Amino acid sequence: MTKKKTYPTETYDITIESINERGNGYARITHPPTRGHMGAGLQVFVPQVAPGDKVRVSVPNAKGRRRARLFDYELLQAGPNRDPEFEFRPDFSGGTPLIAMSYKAQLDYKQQMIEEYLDKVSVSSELVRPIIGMEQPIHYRNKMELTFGVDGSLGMHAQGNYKKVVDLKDSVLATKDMMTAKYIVQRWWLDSNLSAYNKETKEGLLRHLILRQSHQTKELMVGIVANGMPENYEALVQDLSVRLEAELPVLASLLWIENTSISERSYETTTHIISGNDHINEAFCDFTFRIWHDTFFQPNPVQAEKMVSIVEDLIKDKKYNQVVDLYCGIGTFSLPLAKQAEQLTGIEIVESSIESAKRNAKDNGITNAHFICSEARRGLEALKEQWGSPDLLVLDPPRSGAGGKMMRSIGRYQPGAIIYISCNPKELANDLVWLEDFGYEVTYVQPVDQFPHTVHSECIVMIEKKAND
Ligand SMILES: C[S@@+](CC[C@H](N)C(=O)[O-])C[C@H]1O[C@@H](n2cnc3c(N)ncnc32)[C@H](O)[C@@H]1O
Repeated sequence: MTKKKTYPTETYDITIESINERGNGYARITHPPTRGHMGAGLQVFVPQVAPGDKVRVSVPNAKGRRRARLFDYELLQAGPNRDPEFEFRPDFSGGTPLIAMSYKAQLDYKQQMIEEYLDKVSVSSELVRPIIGMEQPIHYRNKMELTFGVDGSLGMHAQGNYKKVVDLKDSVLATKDMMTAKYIVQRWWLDSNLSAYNKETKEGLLRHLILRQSHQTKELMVGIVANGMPENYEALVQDLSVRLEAELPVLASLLWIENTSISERSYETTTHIISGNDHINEAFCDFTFRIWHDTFFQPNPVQAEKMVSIVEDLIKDKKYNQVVDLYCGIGTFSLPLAKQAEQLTGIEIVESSIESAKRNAKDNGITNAHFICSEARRGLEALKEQWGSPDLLVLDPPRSGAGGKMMRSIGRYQPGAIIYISCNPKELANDLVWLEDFGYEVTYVQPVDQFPHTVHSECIVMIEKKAND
């Protein structure tokens, strides 16, 4: 019999100094330990805390280390940045790392992080306007993607552990209808004895549950992503459909999405409509949008409308001949931008998003917008052949940023002005560096909190030609 290893544990009382990029509280132990030999200099990272919280941490085997592994912790005294309503949750999924902080403290944390990243690339904090938060920062997400866990859980991966799925019991992010759908699907799954897909063995059936809900029309999409089709498919999905329809009159699209590839993010899926449409309809700004299960749509429509109106304000008194919307998705920014343009070209890599953008333009009577399905840099290079420098280039890249090659290509293209919409201030800063050599400077930064309770934030950045260039 192997004996379980036990480590000596030291206990320290600490005060959380700050929150790191992953949303964990940071403290450095500055006083002697309660039982012995460690002490000053040891760094600890603690989840679900706010700056100023006093916490007792247990740290195993920390001798000789600079960074402690956290064994256990308890809150001794709440600090001024803690949300007084929040209670510690042992089933924490990691989807909302800032949840213990008051909303004001979350906004301050994001503002400071954005200013620090931009300061590193010489963008003065004086150009950064105060972050725009939400009045009601809960149940704001219009899309949730949950994982079927092999132990019957249906939820998100545990923080730092991609093998473990934490059952989603109560969500501050999902809408109430999404949570109702989650419970119905979970009950149906367990009643039907269907297996969950195991990423390691590549066996098992059910992979993900996609939930999407329109903010304005309330239409709900439920999509089961599976590694194939079960033998008794018809009876199973009929049962699921009856259960969902009995409780959710807003159900507008019920889908079975086959993904038999190894990749979780495969574009080669086959969609079977169980009931309703293959898309839901959203009313957004003055437009209507069709949203399919795999199309990117801004996840927080309340804040996304504010972002569109910020962009509209930046361009409102101008008339542009040619506008490029890079990484255009389904045209969320393209449609309002087209109102100020003679011609607009949207470029996007996902074919279904481009089809959707074309259809959205048509549905909304917009005739001067054209959409190209292409990798962004290739699409831009092809456009250069047709157009001279455009008056305005808007880019809204994924979280990984646009990258140096893309930014240099934009710089060489010499658009009259650039609006960069970013969901990652670190990558934004890395990307902005490249434009300086091409004669551009940042003139305005507006942060928007698109993702309350998470570490993410959005920025709209105006970049113009330097006056002497
Ligand atoms: C942050 S989203 C923005 C979408 C759109 N602007 C909107 O507001 O809905 C980024 C988009 O870039 C697309 N994308 C990702 N990598 C790309 C690439 N290399 N080339 C072109 N588009 C890409 C994604 O499919 C996604 O639609």
